[in-house]
Amino acid sequence: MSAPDPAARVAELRRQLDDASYRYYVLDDAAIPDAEYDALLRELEGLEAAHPELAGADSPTQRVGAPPSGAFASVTHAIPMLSLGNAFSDDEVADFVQRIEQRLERSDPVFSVEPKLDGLAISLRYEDGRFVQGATRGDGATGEDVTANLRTVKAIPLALRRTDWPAVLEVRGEVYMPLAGFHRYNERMRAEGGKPLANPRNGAAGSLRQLDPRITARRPLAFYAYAVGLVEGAELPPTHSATLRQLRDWGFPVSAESRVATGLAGLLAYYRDIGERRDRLAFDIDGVVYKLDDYAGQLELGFVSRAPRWALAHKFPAQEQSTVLEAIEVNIGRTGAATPLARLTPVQVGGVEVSRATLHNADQVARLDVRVGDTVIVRRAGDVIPEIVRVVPGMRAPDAQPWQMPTVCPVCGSDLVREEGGVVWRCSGELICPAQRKEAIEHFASRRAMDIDGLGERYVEDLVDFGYVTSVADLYTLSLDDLLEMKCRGDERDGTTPDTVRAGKVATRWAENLIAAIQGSRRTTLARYLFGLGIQHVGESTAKALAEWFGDLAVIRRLPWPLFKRVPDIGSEVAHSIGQFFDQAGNQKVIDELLAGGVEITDARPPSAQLRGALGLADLLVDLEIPKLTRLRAEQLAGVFAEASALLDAPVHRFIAAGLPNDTASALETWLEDAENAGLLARCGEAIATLEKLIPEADATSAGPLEGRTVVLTGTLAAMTRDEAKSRLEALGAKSAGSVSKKTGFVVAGEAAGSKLAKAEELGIEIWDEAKLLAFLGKHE
Ligand SMILES: NC(=O)c1ccc[n+]([C@@H]2O[C@H](COP(=O)([O-])OP(=O)(O)OC[C@H]3O[C@@H](n4cnc5c(N)ncnc54)[C@H](O)[C@@H]3O)[C@@H](O)[C@H]2O)c1
Ligand SMILES: [Zn+2]
Repeated sequence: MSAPDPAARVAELRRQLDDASYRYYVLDDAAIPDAEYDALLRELEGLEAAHPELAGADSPTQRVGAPPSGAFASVTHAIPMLSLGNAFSDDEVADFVQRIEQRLERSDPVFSVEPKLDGLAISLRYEDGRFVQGATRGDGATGEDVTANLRTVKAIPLALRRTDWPAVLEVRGEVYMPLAGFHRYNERMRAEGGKPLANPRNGAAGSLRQLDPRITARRPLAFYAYAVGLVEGAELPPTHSATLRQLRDWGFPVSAESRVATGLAGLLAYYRDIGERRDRLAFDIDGVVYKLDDYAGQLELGFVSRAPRWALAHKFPAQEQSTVLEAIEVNIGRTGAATPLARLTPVQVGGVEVSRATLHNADQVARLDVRVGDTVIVRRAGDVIPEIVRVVPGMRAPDAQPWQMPTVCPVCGSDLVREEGGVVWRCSGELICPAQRKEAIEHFASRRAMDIDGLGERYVEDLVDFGYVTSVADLYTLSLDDLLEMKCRGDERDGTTPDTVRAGKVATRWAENLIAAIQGSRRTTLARYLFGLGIQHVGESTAKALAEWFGDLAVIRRLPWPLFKRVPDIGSEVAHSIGQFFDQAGNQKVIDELLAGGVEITDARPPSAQLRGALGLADLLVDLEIPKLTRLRAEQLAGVFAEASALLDAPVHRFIAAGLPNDTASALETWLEDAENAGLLARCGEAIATLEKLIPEADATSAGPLEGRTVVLTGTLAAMTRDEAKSRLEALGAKSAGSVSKKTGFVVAGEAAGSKLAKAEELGIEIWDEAKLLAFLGKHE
């Protein structure tokens, strides 16, 4: 094996670094983490030092940033914008201080010390106190003119305060994105399915280099000043720290964390102090900057190729690192939300070992296209959970598969269901899922549900953690002894063991009260009970509506989801989630246990008579969301087929005979061929038959004032939905139809009624406006 060839390695490093710089500075889309870039750069510096013949002016070690992209006009900096030498260890800082002491022949020099915010360096030019031009650093000599974008950053003054400003003033500083704004922006993007920002530095650089200033204006950018460039027509103070105060007086934000520090000890103390507070700062910092404070000393020290000798960036451990994604797991939260979680080969990030990171949601996994085995960049900043920000390109195994959300909850095995129209997946085992247990019990006991006074969050925690309760049903088997024992264990764990007679009495009173509250909750109303079950999307008013329409838990728990849509205010999403809840055997088992435990619903009654008119086949077919089957077609079918089950084995030509166009008929046939659909339709048919038997017969003596009349509703009503009006009219004996014909008894025309109203007028059919409808309904209440 031949020894590694330094010239080849140097060439390879330069290629890699140039490529990375281009992506980082020009595309604002870094491929590798900064820490890796820094390591490569150090390796190159080492090789160039050992082999001076390999060094060259075009090496990345000699250059600042990258040339402008050409998308903006270029700006030549009157005074170049340089980079900073950097240090990763205390020893390197000691060398820096020592070099300065030797060159200046003085000990314990004074430094201005500042946080190093991670954003984008810019230069702002003011003429006669007005902001005239702003530019990026670019390659240090030439930057990009981003004046229009900078004008949208509120922290940048457009005119200077006071009047003692120089005729020309260049201010240098960093545009950055504060963490709060960054997180808010990303949360919104994730909820809307948009593209989140990889990190705040990327957010700042990408936002500022937008071609449309309106986009920049919408991004939460901030600015702080840390230096001056060209100054004409005035003297600056003799030190950097005094200049910062001057800048603040002129109206520029200057970091409140800036200090003055003396000698090596002062620098390191400052570094430690901010380092400890790094996670709590409102912005990302990647280190601190030490600058010799007096300008005379700065001038004497001068520059090396790309950085001043009088300044140093002392870096903190990097907040982004690359590692391998070993697996994607799914975490179920307290409310049942499923979050994909990355298991990683452990890696140090920001000084902490990280082996897990969030992937937020299934959409995010798809957007990043992260796959098991990929090399990924993980980011940990502040007290936020570490997250995967991107996949490192070009390192994927050829057989890596795209990831998919599992179909069942990894904790309880219930179905995982996607919220309609949302990015969230949930476990539908609300009552049995151990992950959701505490939330379920707290909700069940809450005041507007079963109202168990005294069962607060803390006791729910203890009951579950110590194993006294695994589901809401277990509450009804708790004994006084159980509660006393639990309280003892809780006190012991908290280190408070007041073993006195008085404490014993207090505990006994507490336990007795809680038992009494649990007993008292046994008799409840159906609405409270349904609300207490904690079905996703079922709030108090939906629970009330369900109770009012269906009357009895025994009925509700057996209904297939489409029938829940018969309740006027329940839409598809809610109907689905109620159906999914009752489809889980585990949830049903807990309901059985509650009944066995003596929970009694005091207001059970037959289904509402309003339901009678709402159980037609046409409505059901519409609710089933069968492709191509419009309401009109559904009504045609319902006119021929008496009930749902008759559709099940009907050959397609019978659908055509019923008046369906060929494509609709075959879409229906295809839908019915799916066993799950056929099963659902059959269940719906049976449920309708059962409901019809349960609904009390209308009083035989009064056959309903609208008996024998057909009504067509059209347009929009103000006081109620059309569905609601329809079911109320049907409760009074009317039959409803979807289109106007000679057989129509009367038409209810709301706001913006169209062709149906015209047809009714043409046929001379009786027309009711909303006022007449309301008057009629009022009279027959
Ligand atoms: N990931 C990648 O692919 C990639 C590629 C290129 C560069 N980088 C990263 O970019 C950085 C190198 O860029 P650099 O040459 O600008 O060096 P630098 O960012 O380490 O230091 C110089 C910059 O610090 C900033 N700064 C912040 N606070 C300051 C203060 N108080 N006083 C003075 N300056 C302050 C200024 O923008 C200045 O231009 C490294 O962190 C490197 O990892 C990453
Ligand atoms: Zn679950």
